[in-house]
Amino acid sequence: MTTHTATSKSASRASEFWALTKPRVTLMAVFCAVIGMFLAVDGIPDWRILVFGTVGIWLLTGAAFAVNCLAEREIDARMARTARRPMALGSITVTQTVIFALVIGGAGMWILHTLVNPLTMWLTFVTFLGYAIIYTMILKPSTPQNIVIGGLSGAMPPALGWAAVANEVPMQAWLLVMIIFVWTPPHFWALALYRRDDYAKSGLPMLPVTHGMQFTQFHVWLYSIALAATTLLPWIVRMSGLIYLVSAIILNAVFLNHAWKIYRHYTDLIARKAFTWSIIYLTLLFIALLVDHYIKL
Ligand code: HEM
Ligand SMILES: CC(C)=CCC/C(C)=C/CC/C(C)=C/COP(=O)(O)OP(=O)(O)O
Repeated sequence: MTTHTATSKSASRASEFWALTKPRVTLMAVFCAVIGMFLAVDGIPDWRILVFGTVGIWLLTGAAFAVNCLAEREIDARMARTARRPMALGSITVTQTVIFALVIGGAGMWILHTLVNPLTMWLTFVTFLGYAIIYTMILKPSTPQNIVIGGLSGAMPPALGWAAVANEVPMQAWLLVMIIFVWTPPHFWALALYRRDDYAKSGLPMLPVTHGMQFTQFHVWLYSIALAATTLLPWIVRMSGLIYLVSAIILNAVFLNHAWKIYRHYTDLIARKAFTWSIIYLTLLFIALLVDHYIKL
């Protein structure tokens, strides 16, 4: 009985630390990094780089989110969506989070430096600082353009994966970064539109709160057009072929349809669906890049 209780206590502790790393967003970032790894070579990348690169980037991304949960614990406690995070609830202490972030972040840096390459470690570390310090602590509380500028760190994973395999970051990798960079504003503002009351309570200067719904809806539409154009670049520079092109056109048609509805026929349900679609869209677009890389039509 006692052993049972002890086991379930440590399992729930572990799940709290797991939650600190915002696991689903981390998974998506790591997924984009892994696609970057595959696109960096013609054949299959060295399995050691695949494994250690993935683990290292995963750990540093998790550490970045843990620092974010620490810095924002009071804000998180004010919003319905985030109020159940362990730091907002106070079920994990500040010291525990600092140690956790140091341990997993340090392990990630060590793995990337010794088992992958120093370039990947430094790029991932700069990305960590960009998200955990520049975005979370400086931009997010001070400007509604926070996510546009801060989105650059979220967009970095494909470049990190590419660097792990090729030990350089060529133009093709930066194209993938640009795609995520332009995708981020409609992704986030769709959510911020239907969660505007939460953001108003949080005190964060998010666009629907500072500039109103109509202005934000219009910007979702504008960025979605820019996104459709940006996603054509891999085909234009001959990095990707027909499979990618056709997939991108279909995915963009659906994205633009969501964005148009947000702009002209707004309801919270439409914004909610657009947000969900933004995640499916990015996943499928990156899968299309991967498939196209190996099957040339
Ligand atoms: C500054 C940039 C970004 C901001 C402000 C942002 C914001 C958010 C927020 C607030 C959520 C939570 C939605 C909810 O709880 O209902 C979310 C979910 C998500 N975001 Fe982003 N995001 C950004 C960039 C990214 C990037 C670059 C990726 C992928 C690489 C990404 C992938 C995801 C995924 C997969 C989810 C769903 C997570 C879940 O279901 O819990 N986001 N995003
Ligand atoms: C080291 C490394 C690769 C870091 C990259 C981190 C990364 C993928 C950042 C993406 C940005 C993101 C998900 C912000 C979430 O917004 P938020 O934190 O404002 O969301 P919240 O309102 O849920 O707290």
